[in-house]
Amino acid sequence: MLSLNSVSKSFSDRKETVRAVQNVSLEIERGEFCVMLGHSGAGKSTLLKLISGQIDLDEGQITIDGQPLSRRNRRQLQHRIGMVHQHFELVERLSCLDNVMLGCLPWVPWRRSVLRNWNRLERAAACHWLQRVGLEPGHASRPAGQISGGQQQRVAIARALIRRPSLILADEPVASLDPQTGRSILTLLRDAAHQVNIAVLCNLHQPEMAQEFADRIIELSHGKLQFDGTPAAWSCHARGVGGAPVANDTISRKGRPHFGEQAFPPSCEQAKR
Ligand SMILES: Nc1ncnc2c1ncn2[C@@H]1O[C@H](COP(=O)(O)OP(=O)(O)OP(=O)(O)O)[C@@H](O)[C@H]1O
Repeated sequence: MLSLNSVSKSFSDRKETVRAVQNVSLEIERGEFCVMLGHSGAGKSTLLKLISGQIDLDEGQITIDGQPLSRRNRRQLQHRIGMVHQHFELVERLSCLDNVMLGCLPWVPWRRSVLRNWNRLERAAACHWLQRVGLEPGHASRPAGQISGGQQQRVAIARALIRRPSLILADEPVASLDPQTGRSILTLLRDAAHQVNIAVLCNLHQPEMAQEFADRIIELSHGKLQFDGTPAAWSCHARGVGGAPVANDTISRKGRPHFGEQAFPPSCEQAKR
């Protein structure tokens, strides 16, 4: 689903060149909850920005759903990606439902989106995803700025899910939350991977949470891929047991429950047709 082939990115100013991402290759499949660890400055956010097309790579290739990411198709491929941020990035004065609908902007005519004139199917889809991320129906009409941080992150995840993305990129989604709320958010993201069959790539600073929730851990160090494997193998790697880092030691997804796509209401894109 997502494929990175020898991806590199440097930042230069007059004084120095920072090699933020160096020769990174990996593949992530739908249904996989993949956590990226690494020290501060390891290149995690840069890698997410490269995948989401926010910045251009220097070398290598990124492929999403079999299509190489380029300047020409960047906008189209971005529509297949849902973003989840550390600080939620909601419009606080708008209702939770309107915030979820912002995930559909590429498919809603400009005039209707300015007036927030959503049709019945769009409202139904937004309410469905709000409910799916664990929010009560009463939250739909509440301004996003008036709910808790954990609830805001749930709205942000609903906004990502309503796009029916192939991939969710989450940049430190629990960094602003207490550990218990953080765990509930990681549970949601893992469920999105497993139950809605989305590839999720999530930056974290908490190795213990990565071990608890991830199907697979990727570790970057100084821009390079340092480790790629199961949480159990990462634990040995982190303790210096078991020798060399494991590469491509992904676990089988066979036997994991997958709910059929038809179990969910149509996306806004489908609703428009
Ligand atoms: N726009 C930029 N211009 C110059 N240097 C940058 C830019 N963005 C990132 N860098 C540098 O690239 C390196 C990787 O940064 P990045 O933000 O990807 O790290 P990170 O692993 O996400 O760190 P953190 O966990 O602290 O967010 C750092 O040395 C950073 O200073």
